[in-house]
Amino acid sequence: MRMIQRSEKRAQDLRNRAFSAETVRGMEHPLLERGVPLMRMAAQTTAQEAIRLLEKNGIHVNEANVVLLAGAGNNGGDGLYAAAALAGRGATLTVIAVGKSLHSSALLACMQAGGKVLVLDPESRIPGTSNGFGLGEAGERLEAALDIAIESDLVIDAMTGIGARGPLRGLPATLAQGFMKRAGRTDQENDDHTNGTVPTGHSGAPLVLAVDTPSGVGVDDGTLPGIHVPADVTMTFGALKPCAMLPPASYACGKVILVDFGFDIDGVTPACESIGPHVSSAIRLPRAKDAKYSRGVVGLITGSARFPGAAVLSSKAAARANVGMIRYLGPAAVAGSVVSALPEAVAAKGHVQAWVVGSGVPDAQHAQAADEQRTAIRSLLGNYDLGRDADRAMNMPPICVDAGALDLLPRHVPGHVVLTPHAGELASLLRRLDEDTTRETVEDSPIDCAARVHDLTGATVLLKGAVTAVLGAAPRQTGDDHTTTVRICGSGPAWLATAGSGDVLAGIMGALLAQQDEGSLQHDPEKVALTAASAAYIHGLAGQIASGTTACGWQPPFLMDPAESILTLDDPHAGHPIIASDIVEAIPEAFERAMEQAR
Ligand SMILES: NC(=O)C1=CN([C@@H]2O[C@H](COP(=O)(O)OP(=O)(O)OC[C@H]3O[C@@H](n4cnc5c(N)ncnc54)[C@H](OP(=O)(O)O)[C@@H]3O)[C@@H](O)[C@H]2O)[C@H](O)CC1
Ligand SMILES: [K+]
Repeated sequence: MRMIQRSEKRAQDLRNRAFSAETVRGMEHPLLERGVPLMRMAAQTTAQEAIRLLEKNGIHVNEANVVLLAGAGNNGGDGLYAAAALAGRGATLTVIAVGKSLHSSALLACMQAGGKVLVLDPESRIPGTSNGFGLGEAGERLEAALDIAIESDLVIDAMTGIGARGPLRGLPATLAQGFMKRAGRTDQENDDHTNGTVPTGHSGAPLVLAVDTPSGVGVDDGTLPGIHVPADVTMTFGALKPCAMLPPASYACGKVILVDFGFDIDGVTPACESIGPHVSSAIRLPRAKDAKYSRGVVGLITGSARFPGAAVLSSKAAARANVGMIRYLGPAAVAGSVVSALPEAVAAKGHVQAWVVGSGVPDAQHAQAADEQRTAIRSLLGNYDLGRDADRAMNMPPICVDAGALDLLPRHVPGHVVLTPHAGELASLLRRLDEDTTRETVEDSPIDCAARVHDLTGATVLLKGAVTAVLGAAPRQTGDDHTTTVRICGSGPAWLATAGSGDVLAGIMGALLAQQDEGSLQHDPEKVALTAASAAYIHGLAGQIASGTTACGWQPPFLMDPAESILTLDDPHAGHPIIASDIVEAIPEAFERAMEQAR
């Protein structure tokens, strides 16, 4: 099999961009026309990974019980050829056919290698298998299939790939439901172990290897529209699909291995992209003639008598994040805490290049009638109201609107207003915009909900989560649907979920916004989105450094060539607990690493 010639840039693009199923088909097409054996390449690499995964769990392939869940499409074909290769290496193989047919030559390969086939659909027509059984027997077959699957060492999920339409239905859905129940696997389990830290061999249940995509996920939108089969490892082919990048589907993919088929991805618009490779472009290196003002000044209206710590954390984080100065504006007692924790802070009004408002400030529900901080923020945010004075709004410095300030946002604002809600806050925002939304809706469809807030308000929306999504202005994709390229950042480890962590992010955000050339963000909302996502990335990286782990919400996939032999994939260190102040301490090193990654 041929080796792929791959530049650094290509590797980076492949690992950090995901393409819609339709775009992937478009990229497959010329290779298939040239007779490149894509299915064999997919199968061979899948078999290799299956062997590695089994061995990592102490099972040699020739003593392994392998079950293939095979659909009627080409995804099933990939799985059948891979399973045939495993049977050829001595594995005991059962193919469970969930559709009315199976890829015929791949099935033949499986049978010749000694695989048994268990057909579930009474209406199926599959050569070499018994057809024409009744509904009663179909029920028995389903039970038998579940027994075999649950007792196996490895389940290869090849029911559906990029040909999946809507929630899993019919026999694939019933089988997935039964399997998940018997395996005692919950969505929560995969949520708990995002793709940097997937456990294998959990609680005696079989390992699950997904072919191209886990069956049941929303391939293009990253949702989980119904029952699905979470995987320990997903082998994906040619290019990443959005489900391998966007939450919550990305959590169901486990560790992702991308097989480079040699697609021509140059100039092809991705559906979503990870910010990782672009972070250094948001960092302004100090210049010889710089003074503190030219490096950027951040103004903060954060913290409150109730949460003075938020003022300290956001100020310290901003001060550590490569700016010349920070100005803290808030109640005298809180300003006193800030200056004693950070003598570098200036507690006086003056010119700023970016604002941070709202962290640690009570929202409307929790505030006293005349809250000093809310009054100041309301008056500042009024300047960003496009409905009041568009020129003025366009000329205001960029601003990060966090936590308690979110409910003070004017209805229409420019893109250099960056919102940093978590799921609950985004749901409240949507309700304020007259959309009937709950926190659960946001967790189920984070990208859609964040896009909705962006569309309704014009603000750049950074929705915080294990995988943070940024929805802002971006080059519109071709086609009629006008979807926006979604930027994601998954650099944060789970340890980052700790009190004050959001205040630190807001501080970094203010600093990154402030260090861009003055006036450059107001007319370049795409740059705002890149800058906002970069702040989340640096925050996550600081969390990794502080907690001593590289396990995080989203890792770029491992790249594998079709001609390559088995990879060694090391699991990351688990790391250790941290407090928000530890994240602040690690910010400078995070900047250094982000710049090194760009070299
Ligand atoms: N093109 C190539 O040569 C390569 C493709 N590769 C692999 O192929 C799949 C895509 O294959 P495709 O046949 O287009 O589609 P799938 O196999 O993914 O899915 C079609 C089958 O799935 C059933 N289906 C669809 N939606 C559902 C659903 N919601 N619930 C249950 N079943 C569903 C569908 O059944 P119908 O009744 O709708 O006909 C089909 O049976 C790709 O993902 C790769 O794995 C390789 O990359 C090699 C090159
Ligand atoms: K699959």
